[in-house]
Amino acid sequence: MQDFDARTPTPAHETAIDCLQAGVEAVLPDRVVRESVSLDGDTLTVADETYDLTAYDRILVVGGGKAGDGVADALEAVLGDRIDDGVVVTPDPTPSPDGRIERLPGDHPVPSARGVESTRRLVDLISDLDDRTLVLAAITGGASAVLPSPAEGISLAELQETTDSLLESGAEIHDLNAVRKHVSTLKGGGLARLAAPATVVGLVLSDVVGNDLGVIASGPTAPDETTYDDALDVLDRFDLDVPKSVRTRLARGSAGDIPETPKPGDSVFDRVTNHVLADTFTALDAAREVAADRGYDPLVLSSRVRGEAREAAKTHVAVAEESLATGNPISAPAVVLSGGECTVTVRGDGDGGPNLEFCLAAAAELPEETVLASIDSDGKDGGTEVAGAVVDSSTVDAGDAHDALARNDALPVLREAGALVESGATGTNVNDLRVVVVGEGV
Ligand SMILES: O=C(O)C(=O)CO
Repeated sequence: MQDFDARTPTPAHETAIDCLQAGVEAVLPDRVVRESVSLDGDTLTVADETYDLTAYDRILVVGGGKAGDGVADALEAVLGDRIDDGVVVTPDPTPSPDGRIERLPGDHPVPSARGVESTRRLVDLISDLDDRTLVLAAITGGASAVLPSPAEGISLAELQETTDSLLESGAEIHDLNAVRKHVSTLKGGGLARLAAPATVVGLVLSDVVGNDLGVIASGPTAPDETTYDDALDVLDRFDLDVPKSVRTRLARGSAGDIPETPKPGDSVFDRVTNHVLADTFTALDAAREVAADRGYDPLVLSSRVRGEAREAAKTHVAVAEESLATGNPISAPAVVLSGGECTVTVRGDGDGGPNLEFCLAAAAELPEETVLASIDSDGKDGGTEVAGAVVDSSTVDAGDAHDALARNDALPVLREAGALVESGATGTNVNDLRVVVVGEGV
């Protein structure tokens, strides 16, 4: 992973960036997998579970998402020639060092034709397996788009249009994926259903607040708690205009004309285990250590912050103000950390993402002696090519900030201010990470 490139004019800016860097490094898939997966003779250990490899004739590695490549690299390093075959689909596939796991391209945030083609190869590999096959499945954020497998009767163009509408609606990921799971064959337990009766072990990097296995990557290896009715409800609640084929499929599913996704207790999950190997808290914990090493009192506010980005920003400003005024919930000098997934309801046609909007909204109100940084751990905020920004009370004029927010155009203002944090794709994906450095020494 490249280092974060950002302007760090004061030690507080530097602390903010170092906390973020450490947070992302702690959730790089190579590190996470090597810490949780090991092989001793014929015994494979994944987290606290062991698998006797003599029970299997074949070991396959499949899956994808933004951290898919790193998981595949690490599995090749741990398992070597015990892996028989594999297909992993990621946005920027790198050739496999030893060619055991095929790396194929897919796209994010909107699914692409090449992603559909790559996913077809994965589906072919896991169709028709027997109970002497072990499937290791890399389940990482972004796979809902990267690994597209449109359901019968839905074209790629219709899936793309539906994805666009969902992304612009401001809907949270649970709602978004309730729809995606019902217009796809691989999501909502579909991978587990296809692979049965093989044993499936999900290696999960969570980018979903609360680690709901049915939501991360739209839950290819997890029971689906949502229904066609829930998906229709999302379309209604967000007043979404989706292609007729999508609405027809959901209505037919709701009427019982199309089978539901597999639910909890379904026998397709009898041989499925999912392990969450890392999440946002893993990253915050590493960031907390850096803050403490630098002499700050660190506080993890929450790894589950969500809601409209500009509103969540005000809450973080309020926490900084309280810390400076009364020493609550922590006395300055302090580092307040949070994570989660904020959303943006798009009303303008500017450039930005949740973290950039978060930073811009915060910058307009931050007290002096406070530095705030917010990034998407995958290195690309929303549809932009930048991770996020680092701001203080002098970064922008409040009026300019409000104008830009009204157009959803945070990126140019923050670029002009020299406030961007850039890293390129980090090769991992948990949630958004935020650092507020408050008080003395800033
Ligand atoms: O659904 C996805 O792909 C997400 O990014 C959430 O895991």
